[in-house]
Amino acid sequence: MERLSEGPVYERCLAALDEHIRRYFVERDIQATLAQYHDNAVGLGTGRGETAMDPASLREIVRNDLGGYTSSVELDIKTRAFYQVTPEVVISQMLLDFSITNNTHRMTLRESRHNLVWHLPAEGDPRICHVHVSFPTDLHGEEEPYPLKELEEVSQVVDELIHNRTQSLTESYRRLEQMVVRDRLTGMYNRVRIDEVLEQEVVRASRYQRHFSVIFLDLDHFKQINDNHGHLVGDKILKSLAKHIQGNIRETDTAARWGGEEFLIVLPETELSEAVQVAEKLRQAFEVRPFQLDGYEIPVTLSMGVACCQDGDNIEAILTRADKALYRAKANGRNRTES
Ligand SMILES: Nc1nc2c(ncn2[C@@H]2O[C@H](COP(=O)(O)OP(=O)(O)OP(=O)(O)O)[C@@H](O)[C@H]2O)c(=O)[nH]1
Repeated sequence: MERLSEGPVYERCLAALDEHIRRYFVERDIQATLAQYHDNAVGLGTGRGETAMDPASLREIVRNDLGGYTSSVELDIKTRAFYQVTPEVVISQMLLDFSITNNTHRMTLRESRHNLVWHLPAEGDPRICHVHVSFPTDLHGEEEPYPLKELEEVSQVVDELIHNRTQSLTESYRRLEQMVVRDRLTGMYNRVRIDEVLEQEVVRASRYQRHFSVIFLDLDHFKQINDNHGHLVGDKILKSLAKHIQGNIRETDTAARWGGEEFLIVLPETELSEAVQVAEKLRQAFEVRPFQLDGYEIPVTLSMGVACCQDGDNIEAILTRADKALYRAKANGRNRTES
């Protein structure tokens, strides 16, 4: 048996083997692959103990193999050799690694041996008359020419890991967001978030000539409440006020703790008169609902300053007007709304 490394027979067999690789591993074309087989081709696959002692069985194995995994198989051919047995018979030997993939994962099987016995007719292309394939597939179950089940299981594990990781990242992001944009005591937005909302509204107002309003809202005589009942009671009142505000504004409105006992509400698409109504509703509802503490009531009232954006307003201008209105509400006796 002579090893071939050049010459017309070598070239002919090399071309035939390349064609076989293309049809079988790349295109996974059953008919085109079978067309390369000699009518009497038989074979065996040692990896799975498969034998095809008659041509029909070999063709059946090829059909199952190509039909079972229809995507291209990626090959890394390590060695390739041709041996001439007789003038009409050549054996090709290949040692290769091949990889299969599904949507999420890739698996490589190493050291698969493919030996083919080729018949070289006087005319026409070489035909395969004997196949000896050693797939490393006996590890992967009797019925599987490729380790699809194992790949599927690995993919599921990876999917689960990704899912869990995404969930924990989402949770971390949520906690981080809480820390950055929320006030710790009341859970309301803080200045960071309300500043963003104000910026958006100012841009929208100037671009689309839309109006929005703001309400500054401040607890009256809160220092006294703290002094008389303690800081913890003060905290509870702030929390209850936060709840009161959140429960009485629209979903499209944004409320935030501006600082201390002062809150800011931004009301998109709202004219001054409408914003004053909202402020009054909040103020009156709070006034008639004194804070309950251990069986007795602490009357708590609110002062409000309302302003509506005007042409050319920037954030500072509108907040200054609302703040001045709030100052007037305090100066005019508290528990009232000014605009
Ligand atoms: N309990 C509690 N008190 C706070 C908090 N933040 C600010 N305060 C208190 O709120 C009080 C605000 O006092 P002032 O600015 O004098 O206002 P005020 O007593 O409400 O008086 P007017 O606004 O003029 O009606 C201070 O005593 C602060 O210590 C807080 O998170 N918790």
